[in-house]
Amino acid sequence: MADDPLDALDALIRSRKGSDPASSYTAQLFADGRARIARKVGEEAVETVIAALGDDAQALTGEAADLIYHLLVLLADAGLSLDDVRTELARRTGQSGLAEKASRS
Ligand SMILES: N=c1c2ncn([C@@H]3O[C@H](COP(=O)(O)OP(=O)(O)OP(=O)(O)O)[C@@H](O)[C@H]3O)c2ncn1[C@@H]1O[C@H](COP(=O)(O)O)[C@@H](O)[C@H]1O
Repeated sequence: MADDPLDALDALIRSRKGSDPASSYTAQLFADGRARIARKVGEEAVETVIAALGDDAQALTGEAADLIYHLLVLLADAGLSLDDVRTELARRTGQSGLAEKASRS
């Protein structure tokens, strides 16, 4: 699905592994390691929540984009891609969230 901008971003992020941190923010994150990337995901998640409680759709969109970008970097650092998440979401298709929750207890 190379036409999808999200897939293109995911592929670009994964291609940054091992790149020069001086020329790429993504490469910098990979060089800093999993804990730093995970912290960034947490920060961006909090910023997304704060934006959601406000009344600025553009701010929320921007924070959501930051969150998704950092989440893709975290997945890539763990050797995973957007396709892995897509597969998991597809597996869940047709099962209501309530049924899934009940199946866990
Ligand atoms: N989509 C993004 C993207 N979203 C957010 N960010 C960066 O994430 C950071 C957000 O962090 P903060 O708002 O917390 O700001 P900050 O204080 O500067 O961040 P830190 O110093 O804490 O890391 C900013 O530096 C943004 O530039 C992104 N950096 C890169 N991309 C895309 O990733 C691709 C590869 O980028 P490079 O690896 O830099 O070439 C490109 O297509 C970019 O468009």
